[in-house]
Amino acid sequence: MKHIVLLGDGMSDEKLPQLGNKTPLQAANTPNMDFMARRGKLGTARTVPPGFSPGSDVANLSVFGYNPQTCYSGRSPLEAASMGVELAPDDVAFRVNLVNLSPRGNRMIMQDYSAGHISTEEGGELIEALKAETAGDEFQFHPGVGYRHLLVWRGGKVDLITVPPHDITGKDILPHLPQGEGAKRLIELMNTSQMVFFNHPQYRKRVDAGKVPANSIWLWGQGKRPTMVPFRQKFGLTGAVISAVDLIRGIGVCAGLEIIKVPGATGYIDTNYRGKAEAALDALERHDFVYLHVEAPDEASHSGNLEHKMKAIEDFDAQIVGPILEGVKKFDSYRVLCTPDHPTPVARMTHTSDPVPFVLYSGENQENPAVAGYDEDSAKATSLELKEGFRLMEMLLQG
Ligand SMILES: O=C(O)[C@@H](CO)OP(=O)(O)O
Repeated sequence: MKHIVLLGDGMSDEKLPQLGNKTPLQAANTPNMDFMARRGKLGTARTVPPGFSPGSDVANLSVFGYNPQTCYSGRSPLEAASMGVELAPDDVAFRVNLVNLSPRGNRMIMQDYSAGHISTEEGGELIEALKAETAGDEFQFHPGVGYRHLLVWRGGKVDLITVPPHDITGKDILPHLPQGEGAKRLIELMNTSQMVFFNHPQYRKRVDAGKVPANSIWLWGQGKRPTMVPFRQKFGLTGAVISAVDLIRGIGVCAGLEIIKVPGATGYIDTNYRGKAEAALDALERHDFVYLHVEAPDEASHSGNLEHKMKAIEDFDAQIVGPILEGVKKFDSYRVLCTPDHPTPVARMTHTSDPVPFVLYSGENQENPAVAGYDEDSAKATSLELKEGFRLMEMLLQG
């Protein structure tokens, strides 16, 4: 039996007047996910337990079959695991976003949480410049993917209140700066980054090219190293993870799964969808479980770009779901689970904790014509509701 999760990050949404009061999933052309919905098991799952903020870290841990209430220790330690950065027991990892802040009157606004979706190469340049300016044992910066990077605070403070920058787009940053013991040190680092970045040649180059420059770092997602039972010990299967982003790869590393890096996988709307699907089918030749994650719908939603979100959903359906449904037919038996991790309503430009629509398809032929397709309403209309989202994995593995 082969099992595969097809995860469209942030894919579910809310009804929009500009879509005739339909959700993007309802309005998008998704023949493959609709095919699954009319034949397979359709339902909803609460991937974000009560009391947790709806981050992709918590939500994807649930879909991987891990209860966040027992294993979650912060987002950035998971990303550090993907980057091969060892954390000592008292080290604290922070996510470092390269962002664009803009002055408005006497306030400073979070203009762009991704600094114009800065490239990995350009992002790395700035992190290297910041490392040179802050060299020392206490704070260590590590380059990551795109705007997503890492700070390790050796022996640092973890009980701080920090805010994801994609939650405050267009807002005054002052009320959302880090708070708590150690916050002053973090704000000093952010101020240092502003000086380093403004004087870096890349700043002028990006401005002259009409691109959004990175003019600050933003620190959040802190935590200490996690302890996770290996997937094989927990579920008895080996497996592989395919994703462009360190968060998902890091969950895979902590779960003892093979990490497959696909050339051209960008974590954005221009990713190499086909390459990821082909890599997943290849991985299923040597593993019984594959987790294929696509970031694009979430990024489009955070940017408030409905056109990009619709395209990301349709590309996910045509270039991931379709080829996978075709490719798994070569195996004697299979189960395909298609789901978001959390909703990212494009009108809100950030995540919600609402349950997500999932569909589990195992090659059934019987069609249920009453099901309109794969969407939030159709999923809610079934009696299948998983209040503990981490139970989805049991359903995938046991049918
Ligand atoms: O990587 C990130 O910073 C966030 C926002 O884009 O992604 P996700 O919402 O999937 O955690």
